[in-house]
Amino acid sequence: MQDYDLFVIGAGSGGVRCARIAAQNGARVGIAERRHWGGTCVNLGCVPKKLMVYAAETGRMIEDAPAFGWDVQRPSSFDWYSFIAAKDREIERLNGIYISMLEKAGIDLYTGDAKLLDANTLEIGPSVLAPEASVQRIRAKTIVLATGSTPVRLDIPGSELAITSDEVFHLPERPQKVAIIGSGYIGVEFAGILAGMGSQVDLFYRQPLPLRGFDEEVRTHLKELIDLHGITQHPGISPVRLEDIGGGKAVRLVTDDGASYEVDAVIMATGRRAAVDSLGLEAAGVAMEKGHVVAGVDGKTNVPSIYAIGDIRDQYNLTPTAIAEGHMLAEQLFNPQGRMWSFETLPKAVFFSSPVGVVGLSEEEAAKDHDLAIYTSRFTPMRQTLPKRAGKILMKLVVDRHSDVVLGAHMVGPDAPEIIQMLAIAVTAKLTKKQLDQTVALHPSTAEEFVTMRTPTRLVDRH
Ligand SMILES: Cc1cc2nc3c(=O)[nH]c(=O)nc-3n(C[C@H](O)[C@H](O)[C@H](O)COP(=O)(O)OP(=O)(O)OC[C@H]3O[C@@H](n4cnc5c(N)ncnc54)[C@H](O)[C@@H]3O)c2cc1C
Ligand SMILES: NC(=O)c1ccc[n+]([C@@H]2O[C@H](COP(=O)([O-])OP(=O)(O)OC[C@H]3O[C@@H](n4cnc5c(N)ncnc54)[C@H](O)[C@@H]3O)[C@@H](O)[C@H]2O)c1
Repeated sequence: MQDYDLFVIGAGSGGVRCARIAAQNGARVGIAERRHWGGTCVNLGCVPKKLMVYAAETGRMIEDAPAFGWDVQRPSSFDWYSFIAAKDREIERLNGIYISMLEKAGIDLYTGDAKLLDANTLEIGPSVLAPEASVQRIRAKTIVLATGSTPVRLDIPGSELAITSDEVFHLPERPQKVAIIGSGYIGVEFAGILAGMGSQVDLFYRQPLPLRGFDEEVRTHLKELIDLHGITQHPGISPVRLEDIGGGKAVRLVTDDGASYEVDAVIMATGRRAAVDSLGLEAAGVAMEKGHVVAGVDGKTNVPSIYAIGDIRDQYNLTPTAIAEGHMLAEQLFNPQGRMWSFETLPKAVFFSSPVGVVGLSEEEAAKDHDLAIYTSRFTPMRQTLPKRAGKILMKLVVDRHSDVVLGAHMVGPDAPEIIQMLAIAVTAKLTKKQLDQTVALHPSTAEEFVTMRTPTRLVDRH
């Protein structure tokens, strides 16, 4: 006899969805969480980050207000403490919603640190959220590993003086001067947030352009906009050590070009790794590769009773993909007629002050297999005209020249994530440029430019 049909370790984006769909389909389900219900996205990721983006954006709207006739009190100031308190209240509300949603679905909730003892047995012990919890042993026919990921710090002297995104959300005060290392999603987003709130931000990265892996033209355009947002960029520069110069309140960052910078905080935004420490993977015989659990998008590991979804697989590392994997797995196990997602045309956004939204292939990826027609448009959004705010929008379509199918859509500028989410439907449906052109524009909008780009900017032959 097993205690559960399905037991999920980790109540984040993937785990919660998997547990809920399994329970809805009649399975007896348990779930363990050691730190925060709702996981990274709700507590230390997407949600608090987006609230911070809104806070920074509000500051810019106040600056622009006089240009639209508003008499606002100036100079305005930003109260970090009251914002963080408001953000925390909202997160607490969401934690409650997650707990009640799971309970209403008839799922047993365990607060504590779970570890595998073998392929069907696990133990739940005390954790930060439940320090007094007594150890419980549980058996399950199927176990789902959904423990997510955790920030990685660079291996340099003094790296313990740096903070990561986990700590930024709870800093007692906003750093006046901050150095951010890494220009991936987190580095770029926090550069925008903190600069928008009034901090002096220095952004260090190894490559000539930020956002490695994105379309080159998008990266070039973004680099210009990062400058316009008052952030000092240090491309091609790596940190070599950090020194404490103020009893933990000030840090000196020394870089590989011999320069040094004195700041209130250094944020390492240098990637994340799967959260597998003390999970008992060896005891259960679960295979790992380069620090993450080896599993396909169907969640199957090398152990038939154990599945892995979300960041622990280190493939897509986004909330909607973790949710989709959790949902598909639950249906595959308990209702095989279920819903499928297409991961080929994954929309992505970087919530910088001028946000990036992309779906499908970059020009460089597409040119490996296709002859291309590239359509681009750069223009100043109407909202910026009266306040005379600099910074152009970039919109770009990557089209197969022979089939006319739109392979990729890219945008940098206000509302890019919202616009690209909708265009992702067209790219997923493999619509052609002609079909985009048949769509009547909605005027005046920014998005209309995606259906009014008539002439290719350039033709690119496959490499
Ligand atoms: C700063 C930041 C911003 C982000 N912004 C976005 C965004 O805008 N959009 C987006 O799509 N994605 C974003 N992400 C990524 C997104 O948060 C993750 O991809 C997503 O949360 C992964 O879901 P998951 O279910 O795999 O893991 P998680 O959400 O990390 O959940 C795993 C849970 O497992 C728990 N756990 C771990 N080990 C154990 C154990 N042994 N026992 C019990 N519980 C355990 C953890 O406490 C955690 O709650 C962001 C991430 C960060 C860090
Ligand atoms: N908007 C979103 O959807 C969103 C937001 C935040 C995070 N996320 C997810 O979380 C993941 C983690 O975010 P992240 O920004 O930490 O990772 P990332 O992989 O996007 O960026 C890591 C950065 O660290 C740099 N780096 C790595 N090793 C280094 C070294 N030794 N020296 C100097 N620089 C080094 C990389 O060059 C890169 O700039 C992302 O990949 C993404 O999937 C998504």
